[in-house]
Amino acid sequence: MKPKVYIARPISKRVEEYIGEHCDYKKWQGEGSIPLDVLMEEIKNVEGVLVQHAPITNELLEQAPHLKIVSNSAVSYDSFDLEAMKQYHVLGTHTPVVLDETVADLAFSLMLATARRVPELNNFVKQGKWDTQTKSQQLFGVDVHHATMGIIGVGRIGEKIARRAKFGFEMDVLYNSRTPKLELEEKYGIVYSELETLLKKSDFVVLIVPLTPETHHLMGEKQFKQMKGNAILINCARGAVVDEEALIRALETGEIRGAGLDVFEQELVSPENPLLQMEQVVALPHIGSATEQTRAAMLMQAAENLVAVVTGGVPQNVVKELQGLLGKWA
Ligand SMILES: NC(=O)C1=CN([C@@H]2O[C@H](COP(=O)(O)OP(=O)(O)OC[C@H]3O[C@@H](n4cnc5c(N)ncnc54)[C@H](OP(=O)(O)O)[C@@H]3O)[C@@H](O)[C@H]2O)C=CC1
Ligand SMILES: O=CC(=O)O
Repeated sequence: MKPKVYIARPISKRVEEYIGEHCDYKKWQGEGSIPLDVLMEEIKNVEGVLVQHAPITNELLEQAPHLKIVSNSAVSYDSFDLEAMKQYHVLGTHTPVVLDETVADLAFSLMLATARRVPELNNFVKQGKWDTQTKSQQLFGVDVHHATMGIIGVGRIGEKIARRAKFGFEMDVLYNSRTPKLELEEKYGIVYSELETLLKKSDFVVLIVPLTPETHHLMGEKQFKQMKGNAILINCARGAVVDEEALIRALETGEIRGAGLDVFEQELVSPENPLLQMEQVVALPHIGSATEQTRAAMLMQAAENLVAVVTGGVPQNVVKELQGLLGKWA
C-alpha cells in the first residue's frame, strides 16, 4: 500500500504525477490558502503534508499522529513551531538554493524601481502628466551603480545579491551577520560591518535575514535614525524584521528617502496601510521567488523531500534545527 500524503497547495501536473507514483494523495482544491481547520482535518491520517508557509503548530501536530514530515515549498520556515515538531518527531524540510538567484533579482528590481522611481513615473506618463511644463528635475532619482550597499544577512541569497552589487553595479558592499564570512569577503571584496556603521554608511540597506526572535524588529526607530537621509531600505526578508510603525514615521519625517518592500508585518497587507499611500514606497505582494521556473523547481524539490520521507528514504533539505530527528526515519 502506498503511504498517504496531503498536498495543501496547488501544484503542477508534473509534480502531482511524481507524487502519485509513490503516494496515495489528496489535495486542496479550494481557492487561495487552505483554511487551518481544513488542513487540521485533512492531515489526521496522513504521513506527510506539502505546504507553503502554513503555520505548523502544536495544536495541529496533536491531531496528526501518523505525520512524519511537513515539506514546505519555501526556504523560510518561521511558520514552523520547531519545538513542537521535535516533540512530535515530525521532520520539516524546505527548498533552499533553487530560489537564490530569483530572489536576488527581485531585490535589485526593488532597488532600481525605488531609486529611479519607476512605478511613480510610469503612472506619471500613463496619466498624461508628462507635458511641456514638466521640469527635468521633477523626474530625478538617485544612482544605484557605484553607491554603497549594506546587506543584513549574507547567506545563500545575500551572497547572490552581493555578487550582483559588486560585479554588475560596481557598488561598495558592507555586510552584517552574526559570524564573519571570510570566504565571501575574499571572493567578492565585501566588508564586515557592525550594524550601526553599516546603517550610517549605506545608500541602500538590504534585509535578507530569516525572521527569528533575534531579528524581529531588527530595524526600529533607533536604526532608522542611524541611516543616511538619502538612504533606501529594501526588505525582501520578512515584514516583522522591520518595525513598520517606525518605518512609516521615518518615511513621513524624511529620515530616509524611500523603501522597496516585498514583505509586510501583516500579510495580506491592508489597503489602509499608510505605506501604500506613499510615492517613495514601492510595494510588492511577496513575490521574491515567484517566477514560473523557480516556483516549479521549488515544488519539485518539496515533492522529493516529501516522497523521500514517507517511502523510508532520506530527504535532502531538512531544516537545520530538526536534523537530529533524521535517524528516526532513515
Ligand atoms: N521575499 C521573498 O519572497 C523571500 C524571502 N526570503 C527570506 O530570506 C531569508 C534568507 O534566506 P537564505 O539566504 O536562504 O537564508 P540563509 O540561512 O542562507 O542566510 C541567512 C543569513 O542571515 C544571517 N543571520 C541570521 N541571523 C542574523 C542576525 N540576527 N543578524 C544578522 N544576520 C543574521 C545568517 O548568518 P549568521 O548565522 O552568521 O548570522 C545567514 O548568513 C529567508 O529566511 C526568508 O525569510 C527568502 C526567499 C524568498
Ligand atoms: O518567502 C519565501 C520563502 O521561500 O521563504
